[in-house]
Amino acid sequence: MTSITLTRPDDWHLHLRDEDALLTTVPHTAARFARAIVMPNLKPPVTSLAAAQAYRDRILAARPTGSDFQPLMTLYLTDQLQPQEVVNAHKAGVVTAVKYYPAGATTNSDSGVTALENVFPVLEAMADAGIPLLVHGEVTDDHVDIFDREKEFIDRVLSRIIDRFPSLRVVMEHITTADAAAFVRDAGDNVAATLTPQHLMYNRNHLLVGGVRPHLYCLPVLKRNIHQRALLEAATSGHPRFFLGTDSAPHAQPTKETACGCAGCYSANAAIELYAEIFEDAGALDKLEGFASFYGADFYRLPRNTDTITLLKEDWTVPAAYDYLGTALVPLRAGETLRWRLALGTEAVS
Ligand SMILES: NC(=O)N[C@@H](CC(=O)O)C(=O)O
Ligand SMILES: [Zn+2]
Ligand SMILES: [Zn+2]
Repeated sequence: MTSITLTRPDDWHLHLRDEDALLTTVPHTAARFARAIVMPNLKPPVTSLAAAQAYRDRILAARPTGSDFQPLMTLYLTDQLQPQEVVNAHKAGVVTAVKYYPAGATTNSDSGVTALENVFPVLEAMADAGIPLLVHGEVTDDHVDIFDREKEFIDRVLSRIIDRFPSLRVVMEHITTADAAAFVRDAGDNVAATLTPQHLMYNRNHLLVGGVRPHLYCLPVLKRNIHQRALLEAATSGHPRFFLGTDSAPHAQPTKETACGCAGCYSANAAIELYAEIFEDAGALDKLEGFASFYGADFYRLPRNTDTITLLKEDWTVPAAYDYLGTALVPLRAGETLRWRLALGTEAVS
């Protein structure tokens, strides 16, 4: 096979950051994806309709000329967020979903939820209004080992949410364990998961054997190879509740390559190309379009895209770094060769 043409994909979990960072991040995503669910973990977080609207406008202004990329905005769930704010933001057509970060779980999550009961009224309003809840699924208790935090979250938090609000649609973001994949598969039609390229390509040996690789450090942290295999199995199974969410999360090089490095991998510059390689290696290229272009839209009850992108089987080298906020941004697979290249508009005529 020398090329693949896919219905244009969407990214259901993305960090674009803000202000000048958008000049780097938005063109990368807009070249590949029609839509993206934009995470609200800015400083300060996006917690109101007005803030979401203003952030959306800044993203739109950073699109390359002629791009019709659509950012789908989210609100950041805090103990204080009012149900009415969420319902209004959704009714106004500005906000698509609400993001739950347990306080302290990950980058910019200090304002997150401190106890599940605090957000029951919001979750109830969301269930009634049909607004999806997106979760960073890790507990934060000091005594829980970092490798067990996702499983504990499922047992202690996610199960409770789903039992109490059976009609609420929930996306477990960036799943990293066989436990999460099994939980989502066995759950009802209201529970789905996104999978990142890094959790499909790597396990914790890649992160730690032969020296620590700060650019592979993200949260939830990479797990053992048996989990990586289970995630690959889920992504390539054709199951409609597993779909694409890159979790592309830029951090400037000096904040990654330091004594206490930030969590997050940047993949927006080559996201669909990475997934194509992953699916091809798994012998499942025929499952890529459902995962990348159909199942997310279906779960969110949005129309599927109608235009296409083309990938050419042609080696190219991922840049060592991109310009970012006056410093550098090191992407996933920096300096390495990828097998699929995104065709430019003029090359894509089939
Ligand atoms: N995944 C990460 O390691 N980091 C994300 C936050 C998140 O998605 O948890 C970020 O915003 O940098
Ligand atoms: Zn997260
Ligand atoms: Zn994320």
